[in-house]
Amino acid sequence: MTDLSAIADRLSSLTMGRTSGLRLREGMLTLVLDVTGLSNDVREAMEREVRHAVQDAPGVDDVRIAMTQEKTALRIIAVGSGKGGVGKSTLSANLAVALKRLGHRVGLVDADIYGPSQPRLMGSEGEKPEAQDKQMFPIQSRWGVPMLSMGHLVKPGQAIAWRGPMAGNALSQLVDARWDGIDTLIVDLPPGTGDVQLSMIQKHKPAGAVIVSTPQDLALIDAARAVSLFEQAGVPLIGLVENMAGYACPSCGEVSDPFGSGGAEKAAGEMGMPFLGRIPLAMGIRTASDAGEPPAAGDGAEAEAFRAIAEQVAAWLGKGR
Ligand SMILES: Nc1ncnc2c1ncn2[C@@H]1O[C@H](COP(=O)(O)OP(=O)(O)OP(=O)(O)O)[C@@H](O)[C@H]1O
Repeated sequence: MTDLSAIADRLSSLTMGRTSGLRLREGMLTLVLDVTGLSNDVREAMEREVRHAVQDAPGVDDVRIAMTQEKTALRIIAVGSGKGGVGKSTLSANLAVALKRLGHRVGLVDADIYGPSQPRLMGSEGEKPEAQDKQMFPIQSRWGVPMLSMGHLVKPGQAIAWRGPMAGNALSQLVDARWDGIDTLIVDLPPGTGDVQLSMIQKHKPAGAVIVSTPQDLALIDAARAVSLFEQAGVPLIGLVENMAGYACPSCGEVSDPFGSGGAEKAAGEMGMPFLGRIPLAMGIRTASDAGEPPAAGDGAEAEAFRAIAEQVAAWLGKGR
């Protein structure tokens, strides 16, 4: 009779305790190999070694190896806005980069199917993610933040035709990718408060949400709608960010407030959520963003503004959420 316990011991030392469930039935040897945290190359090499070690054992005609992977809990932070153009994508990219600089293991998903802009903002335009067993591998951006965007999957303009379930499935593929080594995922939601947003939130259950608004009264009314969308889905609100707050003069640096100041902070208070800070309307933010160089990766006042917001988000996460 085949000595299964001797084989089990050998496999255990070969894989440093990653094998279990060894069984032999009618010549078929089955076992489970835990590949949690291993890179693709290492897991393939390990599978080959295991197979090699057992295939000639007495009574073994065939070997079946089931690979399992412990799912590390990913905390999703959704970034939403009541309407487009308020800088939600800019904030998402820079929040991810700033959190990374604070030492967090953070990834970025661009769920804005109707106008994906993260490939441009993060300087990864034209790259295509690889996939294995229908699961995608994130693209490694230059800023240490792995990312996936609808913009990496379709030609510009193509995504716009997607509706309902098709859009939802595509978004799920991005969130359910192989985010190995990542514990926090920033998700740049599509603008607005429609069905795609709601089903995305209900399905992927973000740990918290950041709302972005510009200072105008009308934008703040839209922001309130985004807030109620998250409340409806039971997602905790991390806070409100005021973007394009005040105009920073490119020559003298002086900040003026064409839309008044303090409105967003007051609105956050009225909506019962923390105010996370303001990002000025600055030419440098737009030019760096267009060039694929997130300002949060640099030095100076703009990087500082994003870092201050990231610190508050990090503090919120640190409270065990
Ligand atoms: N603080 C800022 N200062 C200057 N320009 C900014 C600032 N924030 C965003 N922008 C610029 O405004 C434009 C819109 O920003 P962004 O794409 O981030 O908005 P959005 O809310 O994600 O829009 P949409 O939802 O329509 O994709 C971009 O050209 C961006 O570079």
